[in-house]
Amino acid sequence: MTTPRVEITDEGLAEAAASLVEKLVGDAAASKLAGQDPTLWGPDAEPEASKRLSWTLLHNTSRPLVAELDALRRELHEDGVDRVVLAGMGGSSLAPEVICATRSGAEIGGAYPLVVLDTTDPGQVSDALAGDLSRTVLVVSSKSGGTVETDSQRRIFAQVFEANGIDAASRMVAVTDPGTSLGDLARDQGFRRLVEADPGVGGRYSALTAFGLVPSALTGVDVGALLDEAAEAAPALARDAADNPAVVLAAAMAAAHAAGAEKVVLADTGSGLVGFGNWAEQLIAESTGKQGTGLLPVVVEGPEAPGFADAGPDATPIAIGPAAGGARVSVTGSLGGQFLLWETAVALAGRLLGINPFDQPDVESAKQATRDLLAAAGSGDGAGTHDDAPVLTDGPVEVRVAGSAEQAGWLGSPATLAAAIQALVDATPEAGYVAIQAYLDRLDDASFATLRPELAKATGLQVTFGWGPRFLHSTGQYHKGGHQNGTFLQVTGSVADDLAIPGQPFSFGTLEHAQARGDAGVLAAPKNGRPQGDVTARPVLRLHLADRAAGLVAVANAVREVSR
Ligand SMILES: O=P(O)(O)OC[C@H]1O[C@H](O)[C@H](O)[C@@H](O)[C@@H]1O
Repeated sequence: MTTPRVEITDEGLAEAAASLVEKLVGDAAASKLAGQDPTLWGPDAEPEASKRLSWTLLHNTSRPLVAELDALRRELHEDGVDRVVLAGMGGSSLAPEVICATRSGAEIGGAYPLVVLDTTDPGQVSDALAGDLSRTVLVVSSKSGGTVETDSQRRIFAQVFEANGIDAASRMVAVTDPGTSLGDLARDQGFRRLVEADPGVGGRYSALTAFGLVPSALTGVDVGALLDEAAEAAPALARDAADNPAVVLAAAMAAAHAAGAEKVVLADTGSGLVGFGNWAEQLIAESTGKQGTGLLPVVVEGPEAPGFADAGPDATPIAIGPAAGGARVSVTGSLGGQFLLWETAVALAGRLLGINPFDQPDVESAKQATRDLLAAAGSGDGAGTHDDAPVLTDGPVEVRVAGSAEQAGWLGSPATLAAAIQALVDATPEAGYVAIQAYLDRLDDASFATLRPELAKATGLQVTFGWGPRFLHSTGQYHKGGHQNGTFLQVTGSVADDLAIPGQPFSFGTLEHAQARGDAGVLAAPKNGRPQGDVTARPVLRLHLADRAAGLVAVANAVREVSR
């Protein structure tokens, strides 16, 4: 095992961080955090913080789950059930995906023994349903129990299990907080198991709770070893010392932020962990991106990717793994150790930034906008189909904007797709960022992710990439609550075979589209800390691909024409 280590390789940053290290050590912040002191973030944050700090001791308190989950895995195996599908969003799926991918030795983007369903894309849902259901268990994970994506996935799996002559309840394992509607349902319907999670831990800090451990253990991961890794790291992370790696990481991020580098660019440099940046992304963005401040995580393809080695003064390249390729900070350690390290560092950075790292005040707005659109669609088929008229259609791509004509004034009158993307790039402030948001199938349409490095290379701007609706539960908070210097390139695609959601008046395709439209509307609206009447902020360009494959080619070609 390797205990976590954080090294600031940039001299100037190390110097700037030193005084913040001293401050955290002087305040005994690390030991107070390990002792679950809710006063660390000021009186306004205290009520929330006092319900959200149990994660500091999960390496002890989650121990009883190890034997329990091993027994459940054996029981399922005896029944011939060994394919694990996980329905869950954000904090309820990001950690188990990293755990299962890492422990199976998968390449980034490679195959690992957990099907993660964190989408409403009908094609991706159909593919998960097309696996061998006779061997499948569905883990339904939701802390709140009320997340629409997760509920919809559960509904369709139940229907398809039954249609195949399989008792659905016997193939469902629920993970949720005590007292939720999902817990009631699991009890009423007699699910194979209901595992109640520790309610004293927020979603994005829940890697080592039942949310991280249940799906992982069911695929055969040794979750006891994961807890051992966190336990090994814990003492160093609780010490009020200048070499506490969490203190150093928090100080580095906050010092960089104070100097104008509010973005942290994360590249894996050979950590041995798979996809860790996607988990850290939610932790950093949702915890810090609020009140017009925060740290924007930019997860890149590797140390050679645009935005990392060539990062400007607005961004800090952080290596997950040994220092390489222009990294200013390097973070190494075991998986369990790094979970606890980053959680501790982000909580401490929250103190230095003066925000409450445990709330997500702007996430609800996109959910509400989606509900409004679905309700307006009445009996259900309208939200996806009755969209505004496109501003222009270029080959397979329909181009739209969000917001009023006045709010969309930045667009001008582009004649081509490339001109529209150029207008978005031109509307991006100096040292701002572009967020690409693709409401597509992240497996079948995986190549859309290449748009991130292409656009970053073409513009020199920091560019993030998120799959919708997954990113709404991760970076979505930052986009609305963090530094207001982003512009947004939303991509939606035609749906070949839509899927009804049993018991709901809307389909997966309609829901996916309503989520995209709803969030675009919220982004374009002059709200959330910005002065009313500020009509120019948050440009949102919406691209709808009448044909996904041809659309990708068209968008990629257009991006190559863009410059800055
Ligand atoms: O686990 P759930 O209650 O279903 O929540 C899933 C996700 O929902 C919201 O978007 C929160 O902002 C996330 O932090 C959370 O992880």
